[in-house]
Amino acid sequence: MNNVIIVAGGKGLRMGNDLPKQFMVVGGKPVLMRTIESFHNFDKSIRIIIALAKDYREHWSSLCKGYGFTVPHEVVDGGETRFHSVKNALDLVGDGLVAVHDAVRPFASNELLHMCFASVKVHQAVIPVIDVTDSLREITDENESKIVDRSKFRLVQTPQVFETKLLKQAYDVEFSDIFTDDASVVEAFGHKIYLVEGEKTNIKITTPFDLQLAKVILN
Ligand SMILES: Nc1ccn([C@@H]2O[C@H](COP(=O)(O)OP(=O)(O)OP(=O)(O)O)[C@@H](O)[C@H]2O)c(=O)n1
Ligand SMILES: C[C@](O)(CO)[C@H](O)COP(=O)(O)O
Repeated sequence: MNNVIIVAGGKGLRMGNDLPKQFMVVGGKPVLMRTIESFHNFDKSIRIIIALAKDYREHWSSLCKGYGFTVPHEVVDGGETRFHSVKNALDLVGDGLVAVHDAVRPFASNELLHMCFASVKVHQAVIPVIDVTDSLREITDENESKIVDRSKFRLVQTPQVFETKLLKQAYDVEFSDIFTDDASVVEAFGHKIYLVEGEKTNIKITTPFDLQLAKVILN
């Protein structure tokens, strides 16, 4: 069975808006609804689990009523960090495959989801990445930096897709600051991460500029 954990428990501090960005409306619909729909359109039987901060459960229910949103999903409490939100949701995930996806990445295409879920059957742990197209420098000291070989780096996206058993084992660990995504947790557990080609349009809506970009992507 396919499962997806959509992490929507953040506060959106970098967006600087009172309402967290996952509830903001882009092209006539809240971002989180777009994200849920992308997985439902990919697989009508996928189990969708949303990690939401307790304070926003009621807000989400009223949004669903207001927009007549009926895609089936379950809600768990968000945690202190993204790692903790995933950990809470994992309790509900059944056997098979599980994707973890940022609520604020509403534009992952059907093709990308197909590729990630197909590759994971072979590689157990799959993430989408894109090339770095600017020059890249490493900050070495205050006012000091040096050029690095950009061909050795990739920008990491979600969905990050795993065999459920592997992800659950990997997440049975204390939180560490190096855990910025699910691949970092699985890698620390000792499993290799397989990379597939991501999409430039699969942006993470993080700042007000990204909201403008989202509107351009929709047009
Ligand atoms: N405690 C947290 C923190 C983040 N997230 C989710 O993880 C995803 C990626 O995080 P990010 O873009 O950093 O979102 P925020 O934490 O909300 O943003 P900021 O860091 O600007 O506050 C988002 O969908 C966010 O809702 C989560 O589920 N639980
Ligand atoms: C998971 C992620 O989107 C992969 O690029 C990213 O690590 C999330 O980082 P954030 O600081 O929590 O937005």
